[in-house]
Amino acid sequence: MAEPLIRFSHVRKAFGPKTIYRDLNLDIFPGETLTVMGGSGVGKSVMLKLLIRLLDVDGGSVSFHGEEITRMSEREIGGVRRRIAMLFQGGALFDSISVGENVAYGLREHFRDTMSEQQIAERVDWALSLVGLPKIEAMRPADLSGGMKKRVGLARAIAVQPEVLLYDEPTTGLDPINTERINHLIRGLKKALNVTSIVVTHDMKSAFSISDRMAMVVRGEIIAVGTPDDFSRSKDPRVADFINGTAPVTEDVETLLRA
Ligand SMILES: Nc1ncnc2c1ncn2[C@@H]1O[C@H](COP(=O)(O)OP(=O)(O)OP(=O)(O)O)[C@@H](O)[C@H]1O
Repeated sequence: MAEPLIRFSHVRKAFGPKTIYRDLNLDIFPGETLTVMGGSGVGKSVMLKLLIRLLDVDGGSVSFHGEEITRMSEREIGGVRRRIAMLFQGGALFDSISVGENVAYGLREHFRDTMSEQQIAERVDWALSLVGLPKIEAMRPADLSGGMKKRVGLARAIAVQPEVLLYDEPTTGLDPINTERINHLIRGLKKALNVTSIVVTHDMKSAFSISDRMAMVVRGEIIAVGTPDDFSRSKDPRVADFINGTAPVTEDVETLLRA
């Protein structure tokens, strides 16, 4: 098997008395789409944030291309954030600037000295076309539907041509048609850009339609990693309950309080 592109190894993370990860171990390989699943509040978004150092680990190691992220300087982590782009929940667009400026945002942040205005405009056009929204640069985020906002957020993430895309709940709040549109885009971008993706989602249908592999987080650890087929055949009741959407009868009070 190829070397992992990203490796979480024995990661620990707590907020005050609340332990989120006691021993997180996960490898992500180049070019794959890996979906992270788990109940509300288990720490799926925290995992993405640890990777780009929006949060710091308490212990353990996080590496990208074999380089230790937890010990990088601010300048080095800036370089990683250019190569690992995050699509935040809801698209997280700035309402006060145009769609075009929103998509150009990361380009201005990371390539200010190397890209001309013309190149930036061309890249914005390229990214908006890839998400199926060409020529809407002049529109305002307030004029877009929820599905369009997510796609513009995705255009902003891909504009920097990252190696890795992190999707935080990309289909939450969307109707079935827009959900399928986003799933289709995630699959298409993987093919078109050969990008590695980590997707956090509650949406099982989405997870099964986009994933090469899936990982499930329960109480501070990954309890299962495998292909969608492995997951659908899993005998682990925690996995089966989750993917079938049935209330876990084994769930204890601690888990309920954490939700
Ligand atoms: N910066 C922070 N400070 C304190 N607590 C935090 C912080 N970020 C996250 N948490 C807590 O960590 C836990 C995990 O949060 P996270 O957002 O990763 O959950 P999640 O698994 O993505 O859940 P959901 O599916 O509901 O979005 C939550 O209880 C949250 O309140």
